[in-house]
Amino acid sequence: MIKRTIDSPDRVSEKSNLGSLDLSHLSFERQLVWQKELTEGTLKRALKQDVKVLDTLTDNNPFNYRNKVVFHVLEDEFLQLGLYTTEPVKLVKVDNFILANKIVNEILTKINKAKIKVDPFKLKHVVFKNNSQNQLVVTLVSTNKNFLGKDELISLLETFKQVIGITINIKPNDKVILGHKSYEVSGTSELKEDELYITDKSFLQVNLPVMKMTYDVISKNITGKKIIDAYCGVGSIGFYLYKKNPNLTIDMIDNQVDNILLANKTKRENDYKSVNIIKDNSEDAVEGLSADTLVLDPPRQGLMPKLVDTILDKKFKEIIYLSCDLKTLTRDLRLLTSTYEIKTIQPIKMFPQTTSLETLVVLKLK
Ligand SMILES: C[S@@+](CC[C@H](N)C(=O)[O-])C[C@H]1O[C@@H](n2cnc3c(N)ncnc32)[C@H](O)[C@@H]1O
Repeated sequence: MIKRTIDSPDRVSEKSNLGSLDLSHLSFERQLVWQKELTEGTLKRALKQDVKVLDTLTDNNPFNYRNKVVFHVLEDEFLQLGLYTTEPVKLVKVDNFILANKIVNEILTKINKAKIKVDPFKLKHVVFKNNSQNQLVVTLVSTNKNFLGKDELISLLETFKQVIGITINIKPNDKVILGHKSYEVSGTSELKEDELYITDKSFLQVNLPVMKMTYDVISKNITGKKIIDAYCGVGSIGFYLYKKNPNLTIDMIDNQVDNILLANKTKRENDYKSVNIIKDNSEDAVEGLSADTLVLDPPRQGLMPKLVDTILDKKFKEIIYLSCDLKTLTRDLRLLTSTYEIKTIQPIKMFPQTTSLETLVVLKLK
């Protein structure tokens, strides 16, 4: 058993037992250094070459940055929302979550006090999503469209002017948080972030200021005119690049129909003529496209072997790879560096107080 005897000068508190705050005992300055050193050490070892890693990109805002929070319903007669601890894994009530938006915390406190009778085997989660203007869409995730406490909870949420919409999402099984089916029960199910449309099911980075800083770095590193934005989601990277430079031609690819519909809506409304939106797997679509710059933002699993082969074959002028998983990024870089050389490695503090890592790598054709 390991016992703590002397505290590190970088320790700022006891370690939180909430799984979502697993680095909050470390000072924020040290969290930035930790991320840089971990990225550098991991890539150096795996790639067997000296890699230069930039200082971690940050907006210096360590709290209340999340624009999406999923709270879970405790097994209780009255509605109580909380989060999971680690060791032991346990669901505990939370009235103020230090990473959530301030309005979300106000609503959370009110819900937990309201004594709304609920069936915790039907209503499982309450998801809050907000945009930069502090408008919120709240999603009630339930095994059934109807559940005890539904009307009372909706009425409570409607008292907050910031809540512009409420949806009910049907949870099909315990393996996923959200299912495919959502119903609008109040206001709108669509939230707008700048020109982008998002719904309860779409992906958007959870830290909007740092997301925009990251996209500025991507934009500055692009030298080509013809771009592929693979794994585009609702188009957050592609549209951002296009707005910065309307001379670009961009092919965006995502395999989720909902994302494609929302991306098309943004394209139509803004008349983004030179943006082409493709619903397909990136590993299939990239084969048939040509571009100077390939932007990649895959899910945790990283790139499929077929896409790696295509990238090696196609010899793009440059690749910009945004990753949320250092392990799969490392695996993919080991393969890509046979043909491409690493220009910059930029760690990004997208998730302060946590050990989750976001990394941006710029590669050039050798
Ligand atoms: C990490 S998200 C990035 C989304 C977007 N770039 C953003 O930042 O908002 C990954 C996206 O890849 C999509 N996706 C997952 N597997 C895919 C595949 N094989 N081909 C194309 N898109 C895929 C998901 O639907 C999701 O929108």
